[in-house]
Amino acid sequence: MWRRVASVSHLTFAHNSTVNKNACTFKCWEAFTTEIPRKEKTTYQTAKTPFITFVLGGPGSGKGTQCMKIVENFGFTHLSAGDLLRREIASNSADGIMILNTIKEGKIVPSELTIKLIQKEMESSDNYKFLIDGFPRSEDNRKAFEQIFGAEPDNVLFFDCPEDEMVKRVLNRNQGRVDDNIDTIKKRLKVFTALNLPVVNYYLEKGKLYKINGVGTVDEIYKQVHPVFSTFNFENQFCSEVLC
Ligand SMILES: Nc1ncnc2c1ncn2[C@@H]1O[C@H](COP(=O)(O)OP(=O)(O)OP(=O)(O)O)[C@@H](O)[C@H]1O
Ligand SMILES: O=c1ccn([C@@H]2O[C@H](COP(=O)(O)O)[C@@H](O)[C@H]2O)c(=O)[nH]1
Ligand SMILES: [Mg+2]
Repeated sequence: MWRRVASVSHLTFAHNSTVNKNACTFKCWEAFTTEIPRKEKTTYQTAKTPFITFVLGGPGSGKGTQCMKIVENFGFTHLSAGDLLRREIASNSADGIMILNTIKEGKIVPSELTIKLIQKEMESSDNYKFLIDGFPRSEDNRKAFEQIFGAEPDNVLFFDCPEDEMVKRVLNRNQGRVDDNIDTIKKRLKVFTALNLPVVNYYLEKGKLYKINGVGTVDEIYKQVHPVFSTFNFENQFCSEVLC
């Protein structure tokens, strides 16, 4: 049982943020066909503010696996920062080689680049609930996200898993990832401890962190995850702004 029941924050992007107007593409259309004085029929567009969950944890801690279950149960859109970067490599984009070398070294891609990819996905989505998996990786990532989006995540999941278990899982993953080898894993673990754990602690201090024991079967772990979302009333995620 969780001791703290999280409340739904009315997260709104900063007004001077480049994403602000587009953020309101997270919308649902409601047609009110009942009679309204002086207007035969009025259509209101009400916007839903994005609900953002950061999903953190070391390499192989099970972030992607648990995200799939959250998607199935709560209708989130899953944005894995690592997948978005790998897609950039595969598309032979101008940044592809730099991203590939960074991933091979287990280092962190410049914040602006990763955020641009995340932002593009969010803006082109009809959904308003997002799991951002494997980001922010560092305090620099976190601060850049908050500055660009003008917003903080609604909540943060942290999958806490011992290193030996993470190494075992990554080495058994067999998805052909260039960073799933023992040399890169050691580097990723060092980067995780040095740069990602401070982000975890930041959200712990802010009271936004849900620490999940990442050891056990997928279903046992998901039993801890489910209540985090079932306490939220997503239907309350409306903007007060009426757009038209
Ligand atoms: N609870 C579990 N028990 C055993 N194996 C698991 C468990 N959860 C996930 N796995 C397996 O471990 C591997 C890593 O899981 P997953 O890809 O979800 O981790 P991740 O945190 O997203 O890792 P990365 O940060 O490297 O992307 C996968 O092969 C997955 O099937
Ligand atoms: O925000 C991010 C996310 C990922 N990276 C790089 O990608 C790899 C793989 O990420 P996974 O989350 O394990 O799929 C990671 O080791 C980093 O090199 C990043 O730079 N920034
Ligand atoms: Mg993953």
